[in-house]
Amino acid sequence: MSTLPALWRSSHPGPTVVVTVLAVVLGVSAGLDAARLALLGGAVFAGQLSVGWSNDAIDARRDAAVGRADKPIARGEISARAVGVAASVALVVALGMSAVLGPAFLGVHVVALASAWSYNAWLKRTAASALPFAISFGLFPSLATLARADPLPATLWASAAGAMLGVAVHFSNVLPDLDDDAATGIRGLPHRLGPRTSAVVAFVAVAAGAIAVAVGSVVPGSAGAGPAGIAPVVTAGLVIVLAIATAGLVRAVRRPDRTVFRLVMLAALVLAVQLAVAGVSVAA
Ligand SMILES: CC(C)=CCC/C(C)=C/CC/C(C)=C/COP(=O)(O)OP(=O)(O)O
Repeated sequence: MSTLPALWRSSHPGPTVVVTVLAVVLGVSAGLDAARLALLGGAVFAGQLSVGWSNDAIDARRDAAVGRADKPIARGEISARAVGVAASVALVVALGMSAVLGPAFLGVHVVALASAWSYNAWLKRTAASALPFAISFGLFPSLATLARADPLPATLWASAAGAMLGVAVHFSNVLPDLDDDAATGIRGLPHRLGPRTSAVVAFVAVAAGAIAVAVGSVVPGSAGAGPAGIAPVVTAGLVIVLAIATAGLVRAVRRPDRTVFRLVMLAALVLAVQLAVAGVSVAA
């Protein structure tokens, strides 16, 4: 049966898995117990599935028009209707699991998901295309801290880093699709700026996110400051992220493609691991 593999490939599986792992890592950092960690991971995973599936269902006609080989709907492996139904079911599951974690978590996850769905349905075609990424990923660290029994928003530093990462993900993700998007009338902010400028924006954003986390978790007296001993760990993470960003910039100037997107995702993972290993609470 090929429906399930097609459905999985239609969900944007790479970003879905990476964002879920990031949520769980931040949840560990925020001190969640096993039950809350499982609920956080499940809610974020279902939410990401709903965002990925709704994106492909909404884009189905455009993807078919340009013969997107990476899109199961455009390849005729699954119908847009089936993927749309899966998106709705996943959204209901995400909201149900979020409700168990409490009203604050539910409210913030609703805003993050509404922002992501608004990108799929409308904003991706406009100059404000980066805004939903900044909003959803800016709220993302707070999902981990609001899942606690004593819910708290994330620190300003963690939220700023999340927003920067979101912007970086957007600017790198569209790079390989610029020609296809131009053919179907999609003109988001990266399309207006062009591939090289977009790649530069992506890596400047990811580096700024790394610096925000490092400063926020090390500077004495800042809301996210941890014990002095964490400084070397945080600094090492920052150096790794900056090295990945530099490699990405070199690659982007030569050929801004999907490898650039993967390097940004790698940098995002290093940041999250850096937080968890350092034991820095991202709660305000
Ligand atoms: C925390 C949280 C809810 C975060 C999600 C934020 C967000 C805006 C996600 C959108 C992800 C997505 C499906 C991008 C594909 O865009 P595309 O259509 O430009 O690319 P494609 O043509 O390759 O599918």
